[in-house]
Amino acid sequence: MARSETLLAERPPALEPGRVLAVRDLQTFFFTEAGVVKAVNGVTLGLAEGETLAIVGESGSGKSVTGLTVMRLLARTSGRVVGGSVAFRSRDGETLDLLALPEAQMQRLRGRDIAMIFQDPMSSLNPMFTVGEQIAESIRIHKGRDRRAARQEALSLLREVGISDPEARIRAYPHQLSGGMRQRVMIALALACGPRLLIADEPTTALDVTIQAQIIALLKDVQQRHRMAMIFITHDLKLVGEVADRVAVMYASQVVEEGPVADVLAAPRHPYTRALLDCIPRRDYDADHTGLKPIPGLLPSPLDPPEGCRFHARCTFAEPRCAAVEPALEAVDAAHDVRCLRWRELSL
Ligand SMILES: Nc1ncnc2c1ncn2[C@@H]1O[C@H](COP(=O)(O)OP(=O)(O)OP(=O)(O)O)[C@@H](O)[C@H]1O
Ligand code: NI
Repeated sequence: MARSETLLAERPPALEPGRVLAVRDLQTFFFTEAGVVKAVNGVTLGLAEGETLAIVGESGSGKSVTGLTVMRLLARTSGRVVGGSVAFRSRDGETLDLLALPEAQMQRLRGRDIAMIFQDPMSSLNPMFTVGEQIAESIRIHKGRDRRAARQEALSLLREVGISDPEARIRAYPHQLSGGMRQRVMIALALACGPRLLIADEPTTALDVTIQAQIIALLKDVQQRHRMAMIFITHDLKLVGEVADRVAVMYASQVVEEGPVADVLAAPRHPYTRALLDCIPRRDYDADHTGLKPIPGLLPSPLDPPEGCRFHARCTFAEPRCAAVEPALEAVDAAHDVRCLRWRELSL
C-alpha cells in the first residue's frame, strides 16, 4: 500500500506525522557560462519536529545550496531546481510543497515559519537601522504587534540571546557590535517570529573558539526552548556530536549517509564518513580551526560528476563496479541510510 501511495502522492509530497521537513531527490543546478553546475544532485533528507539535523561535508559539496533551495533564495542566481520535492509542515499543520508555493506565500513563510542564519551576520542585518528597529520591525510585520509591544518583545529576545544591557544595545547599529554580538542579534532576529525550522549555515565558522562554543550553546538552548527543528550546516564534524540528533553526510552534491549522530559517528557505514572521522585531529584544540585535515584527492567537479559512486576515485574500498554503478540511498535500518554498493560487506 505504501508503495502505490508514494507513486500517487508525487504532488503534493506527503509528510509523515511528526515530521516538519522532507527533501526528496532534490536537484539544484546553476546554469553558468562554464556549464551546468550540478550543485545539489539527488539530496534526500528529513527532519522531525524539534529535531536537529547536521549537514556535514567538504567545501563545495552542496550544503549551502541545499539550505538556500529549501528557503527558495536562489532567484537572483542562475540556480534552478530541476528535480525533486520539498515538503514542509506549516505552523497551521498544513503540508506545503515549498517548490510549488507562489513567491508571495513563500515570502510570508520566510521568517515566520522558516528562518535562516549565516556565517556573516552582516548579510542579514541592515547597516542603516539599529538592531532594535530591525527586530521590532520583523515582529510588527509577522505578528501584527504595535510599536510598544514589538519593542518590548525585541528587548526580551535580546536578553534571551545573552546580550547584556539590552536597553542600550537595542539602540546600537550593527557595526557598533562585536562579531559574537552580531551573531546573537542575528539569532534574535531569526527567532523573532518563532519559526518551526531554523537553518543555520556555518553560524560559528567566523568566530574564535570561545565565542563559537557560546553561540552553539545558545543555539541549542533556544532550539529546545522554542521547540523548533534545526538544520545545522557545518564542515566541522567535531561540532556535529555537540549540536545534532541526526547527521546527513554530503559528498559531491549528494547525501551519502544519514542517521542518528551516535550511530553514524560510532559505526559509520560509508567509507567517506569513515575517512572524515579519521581526519579529525586528535588534539582537543585545533589551531587552524579547519576541523578536518583533507582526505587525499579532490572533490569531483560538479560540472562533470563521475560515473558510478561519486567517491570511488578516493575510496580505499573501491572495486571496479563502483566506477560503473551509481549506488542508491539504502536503508541500513529504519533510521540509518547509506549510499554505497559495498555497505553490507564492509566493516569500517
Ligand atoms: N550562485 C552560484 N552560481 C554558480 N555556482 C554556484 C553558486 N552557488 C554555489 N555554486 C556552486 O555549487 C556548489 C555547491 O556549493 P555550496 O555553497 O552549496 O557548497 P558548501 O557545501 O556549502 O561549501 P562550503 O563549506 O564551502 O560553504 C559549488 O561547486 C559552488 O561553486
Ligand atoms: Ni556553504
